[in-house]
Amino acid sequence: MASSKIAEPSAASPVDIPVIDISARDAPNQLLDAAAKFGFVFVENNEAGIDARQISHMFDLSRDLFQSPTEIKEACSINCNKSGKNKGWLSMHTEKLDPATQKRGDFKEAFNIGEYKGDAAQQPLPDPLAPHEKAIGDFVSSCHTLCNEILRLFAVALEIPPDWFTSRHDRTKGPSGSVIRLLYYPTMAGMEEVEDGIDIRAGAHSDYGSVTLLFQLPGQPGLEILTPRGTWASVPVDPSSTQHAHDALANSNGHGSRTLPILVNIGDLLSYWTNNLLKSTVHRVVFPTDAQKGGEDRYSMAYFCHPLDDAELVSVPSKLVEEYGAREGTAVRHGKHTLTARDHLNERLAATYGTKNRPQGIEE
Ligand SMILES: O=C(O)CCC(=O)C(=O)O
Ligand SMILES: [Fe+2]
Repeated sequence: MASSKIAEPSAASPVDIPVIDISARDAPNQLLDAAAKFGFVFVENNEAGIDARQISHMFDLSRDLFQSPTEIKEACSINCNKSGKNKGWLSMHTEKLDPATQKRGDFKEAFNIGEYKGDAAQQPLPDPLAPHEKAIGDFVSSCHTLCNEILRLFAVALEIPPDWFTSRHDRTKGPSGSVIRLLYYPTMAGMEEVEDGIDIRAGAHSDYGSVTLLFQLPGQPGLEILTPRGTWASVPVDPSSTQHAHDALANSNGHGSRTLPILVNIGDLLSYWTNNLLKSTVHRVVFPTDAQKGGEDRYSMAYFCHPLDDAELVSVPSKLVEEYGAREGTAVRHGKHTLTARDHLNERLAATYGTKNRPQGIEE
């Protein structure tokens, strides 16, 4: 991953990320173009997407969870043995997404829910979530189905068998590191002093898996991407508004009930699989200027879709990928030992949680 300087509070100008209807005939090429140029794309949330009521319900659960007393969340901490690896609650500053640059950990709380078996989570869920275990599982399934459709369209665009990626993301065939993550970035009102230009809500990073779905709420901006020129550009919550987030708030009831498009980004594995033709773009979450004076909480949710643990990380058999790798010098050179998705995820998690130096290898 390209590390980067922690930046000043956001004065970044918005980036024009394309909005695509994945049920359109030309969707494969449009997706490929956006992924190759930005690494990010908005997907219209129409009948090919995810029920807006499911999304809204998940945000309600997230709010209930993060507003619960600490003891309730602590009982399902990521550090407790019952939760299992990379699952459970992360308290403020637990994660440091850009360890090379950050002094303090991210100014956020998170709750990671890993794969289900049937309708059952494989980890303890705290009180606000436990009665909704099945609904959460259904939401995860909807997310996974959408990711698989996006992966199928990428395969079509890359002229490989349409199931090349999806067969490696088939949840009936084995476990994977896929996770739904609820995120909460509290307002700065009443919080300890934030050091301007040093502290950050989520440090610069690229995602580890194949694709990520990101759900945001109107009026709660903060996401930025690193452009090829090395500058930061803000990602709107609602791409239909020319001025981002605050306009979006005016157009909605502020409760996420308008069906916003879903933000999709490419993770390191899909980038690696495609010789970097698909970009795993570095991004971060900053304090909006007004959050530093109090501002708003930000809630978001990310579904990190990962290949099956045993999937081997070899380049996809696509002429387009091969030619791109040869032209750009990005072709993956394989050593004696082919990495699996499991090896890669374990290395990345060890780096993020500070138990190991950043791994060499699959970095941009
Ligand atoms: O909260 C967000 O908008 C982004 C979160 C993110 O990038 C991540 O958790 O990987
Ligand atoms: Fe991310």
